[in-house]
Amino acid sequence: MLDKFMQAKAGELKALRELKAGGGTLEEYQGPRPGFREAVAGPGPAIIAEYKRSSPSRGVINEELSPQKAVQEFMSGGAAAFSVLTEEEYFGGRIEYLEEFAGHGVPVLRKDFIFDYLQVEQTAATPASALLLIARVVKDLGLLSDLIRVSRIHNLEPVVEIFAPRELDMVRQAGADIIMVNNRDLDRLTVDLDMSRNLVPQKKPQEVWICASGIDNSAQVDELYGLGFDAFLIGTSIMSCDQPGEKLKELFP
Ligand SMILES: O=P(O)(O)OC[C@@H](O)[C@@H](O)c1c[nH]c2ccccc12
Repeated sequence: MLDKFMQAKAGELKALRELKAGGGTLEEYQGPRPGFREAVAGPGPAIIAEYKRSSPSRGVINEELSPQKAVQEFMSGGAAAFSVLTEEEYFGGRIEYLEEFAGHGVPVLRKDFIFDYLQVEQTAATPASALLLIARVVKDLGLLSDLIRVSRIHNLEPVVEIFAPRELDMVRQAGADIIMVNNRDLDRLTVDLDMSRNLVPQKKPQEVWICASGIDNSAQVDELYGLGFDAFLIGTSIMSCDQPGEKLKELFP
C-alpha cells in the first residue's frame, strides 16, 4: 500500500518540478501560523481532530461534512489542533482544504505523503502550521534530517511519524521533537494500539508524543494518556458520526 501512496504523488510532484523549471515560484504564506507544538503539549490530553473524507481501509467515510461545518464541530468538541488530509486519490483530500481550516486560531497539520523539498515549499505556500513526515516513507536519515530542517526554515513544524521501534532512533537522530506513533500499519492497514503502549515508555521529557489511529473510546484515551502521550489524533471515529463535536466530548469528557 505504501508504494501506491507514493506513486499517487508522482503527478503532483511532476507539476511542481515543471512549475519550478519554468521559472514559477511558490509564494510563501505570510500570515499567522499558530504554534502546533504549543497547542498540543498540554496540560491535559490534547485533541487533534482530523478531516478525512475517505480512507483506503474504509472507503468513503463522510463526504457530506463540509470543511466549514467540520471546523465548527471540531472546535465545539475542544480540538487543540486540526489535521487535514490533503492526499487526493486514497483519502479524498485537497490541498485547498488547509485554507478552510486555517484562520480560526487553531493550528493545522498537513497530512500527506511528503518526501521531497518541493512538497515542503508547497506546504509553506499554505497557512498550515505543521506537516507530517513519515519515517517509513522518507526512510533515509539524511533526507529526513534535511526535510526537518527545511520545514523549520519555512516556519513549519515537522511532526514525524513512526511505526516501528527501530524508527525511533532514526527520527531522533534526524532532529524530530514532535513524534507521532501510528497504530495503523500503513502497508497492511491493520490497527494495533500495542504499538503505542510498547513505544511510549521511551518518550523523553522534551518530546511531544501523539498517539494516532484506531481511537474510538474514552477508556483508550485515559489509558494512553496515563502512559505518557500528550495528544491524540482522531479521524475515522469522529468523521463517521453525524455530530463529531459530541463524539469528541464523549472521548474527552
Ligand atoms: O482514522 P483514525 O483511525 O482515527 O486514524 C487517523 C490517522 O491516524 C490516520 O489518518 C493517519 C495516520 N498517519 C497517516 C499517514 C497518512 C495518512 C493517514 C494517516
